[in-house]
Amino acid sequence: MSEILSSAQMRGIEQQAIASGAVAGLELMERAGAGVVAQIATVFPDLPPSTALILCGPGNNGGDGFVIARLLHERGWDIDLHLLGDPARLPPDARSNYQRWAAIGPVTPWNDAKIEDLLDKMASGLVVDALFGTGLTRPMPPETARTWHGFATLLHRAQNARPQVVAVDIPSGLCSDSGRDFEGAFWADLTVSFHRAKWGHYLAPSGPPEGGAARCGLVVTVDIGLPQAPAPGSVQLVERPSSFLGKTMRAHKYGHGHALVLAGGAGKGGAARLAARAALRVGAGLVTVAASQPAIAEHAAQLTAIMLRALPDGYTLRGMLQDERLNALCLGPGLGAARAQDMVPAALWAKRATVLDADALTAFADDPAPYFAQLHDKVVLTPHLGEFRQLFPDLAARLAAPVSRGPAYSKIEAVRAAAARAGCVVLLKGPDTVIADPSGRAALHSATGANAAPWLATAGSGDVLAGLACGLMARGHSAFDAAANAAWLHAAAARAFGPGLIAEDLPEMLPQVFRELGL
Ligand SMILES: NC(=O)C1=CN([C@@H]2O[C@H](COP(=O)(O)OP(=O)(O)OC[C@H]3O[C@@H](n4cnc5c(N)ncnc54)[C@H](OP(=O)(O)O)[C@@H]3O)[C@@H](O)[C@H]2O)[C@@H](O)CC1
Ligand SMILES: Nc1ncnc2c1ncn2[C@@H]1O[C@H](COP(=O)(O)OP(=O)(O)O)[C@@H](O)[C@H]1O
Ligand SMILES: [K+]
Repeated sequence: MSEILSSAQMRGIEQQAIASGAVAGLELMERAGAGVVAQIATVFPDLPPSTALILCGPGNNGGDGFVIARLLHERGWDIDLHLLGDPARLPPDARSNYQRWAAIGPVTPWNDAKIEDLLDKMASGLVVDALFGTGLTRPMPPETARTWHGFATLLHRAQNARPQVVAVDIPSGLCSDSGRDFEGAFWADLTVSFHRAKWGHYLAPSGPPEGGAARCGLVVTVDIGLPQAPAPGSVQLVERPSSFLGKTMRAHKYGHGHALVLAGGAGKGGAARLAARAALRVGAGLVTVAASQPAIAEHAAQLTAIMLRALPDGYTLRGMLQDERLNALCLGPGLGAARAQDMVPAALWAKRATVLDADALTAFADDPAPYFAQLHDKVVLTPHLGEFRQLFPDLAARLAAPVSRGPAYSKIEAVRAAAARAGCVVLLKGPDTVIADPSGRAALHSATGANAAPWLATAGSGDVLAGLACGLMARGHSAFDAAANAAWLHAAAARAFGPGLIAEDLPEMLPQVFRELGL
């Protein structure tokens, strides 16, 4: 896992390093610009020097642009540099680099019509977007957004005859905390960020307009010599499973836990069976499906390694949970609202590791306060956005509100607030899956860019995710780790299968995913 930062955290780290005398702002800017130029050479090794259109803004992002212009010029590029704003009002480090560049080549004052014309004619080379970075807190000037929109449309049409677009720190117009588009944000083939990636690089607010991850292209982070100590309250990007997933020679099946997946009525058992299969494949030692009596025959015809019990009501569940070996529970997939209302309090009473999904979330949406009061630190809630909206309508409304000023409210803040209110781990699903616990610990799993897993948008894939988290908790993972690892395994399984994926395929891809992890 690596850490990702908010703009305020990044500013704090920079300011502290500069104030302590460890490094000068000008030095940071030089390393930032050099980092971008080095990444251009690495990511586009076959791109010969030609014309680089460099768009500089009025703040330090523009300052990076002047450094990039100078360094690309040294490498033989023709630079066509345009500055939005008054050079006299540039912040000091940016002004120094403006002056260094102005001694080498011209600075053209910003003119949207002219830039639009230039962009229209560019069939190769580079466009460097150094207009706005982490300091942007309001929409770009509307003409600039319009100019870019015209160019972006053109580029999409001319895939093979167009320049490469490189964003400095973040595509201009994006909120680096939320990934929201302030309006008319740029997009890039390559985004080079500094020190750490920002939340907005990986969050994927759904459109229109699409934000963050959809606009950044390849995100690369370069070291600019800032202290490496983790920032307080930073968010972890889930890049690999964080806990041991193998099985050791000495452990027997009970050493890997016994997961209990509750199912609902007759004809509604598929979702619970998907969850149970996922729990078994992820390595739980034993998995039992507990169904209502009328559904037993149906399950019996479908289940083999998974055991089956009849479970009429919550009272019986309390009795069943006297068996301490049943150490992780999954309630929700296909459970039905009435059965959820009966079973969930009984499950929570037992204080076991518990995943609550689907009906075990929505059945309590009318009056969530007493439900939240029963939740505890071994519980994971796994809502999609619609279920989240039902349980946390105010937080969902803040997320959906139109954005005019930044930093905009982000999915990370919403899930942190939800976890604090619910008193348990909350995993909010999506191409950007955010996990948080009540202490504010948070992680983001991004199924975007090279990690995209769009075939997960298929009925039942959420049931598999719930089963994975339950199976991992049966194996001893904490609620937070189980949620984060489940999100990673879920997307890895989807990518391993590829197009045509349906939910049943996901558990069956785990052996391949585990082999690739070296288990
Ligand atoms: N600090 C460091 O050590 C390092 C920083 N680095 C770099 O600095 C970047 C952050 O720089 P930043 O904080 O100066 O803000 P930036 O993203 O350039 O934009 C803010 C500017 O835009 C202006 N503005 C906003 N909206 C506007 C509008 N609609 N129309 C017109 N103007 C508008 C806004 O004006 P104001 O709000 O003040 O009126 C302000 O001037 C960061 O992303 C990284 O690239 C690296 O060099 C590494 C070392
Ligand atoms: N476009 C997508 N990219 C990545 N993951 C996705 C995408 N669409 C859905 N998912 C994932 O698929 C799962 C769908 O869960 P859910 O909406 O509960 O579906 P269901 O109720 O049918 O099981 C979630 O884990 C979600 O993160
Ligand atoms: K930028």
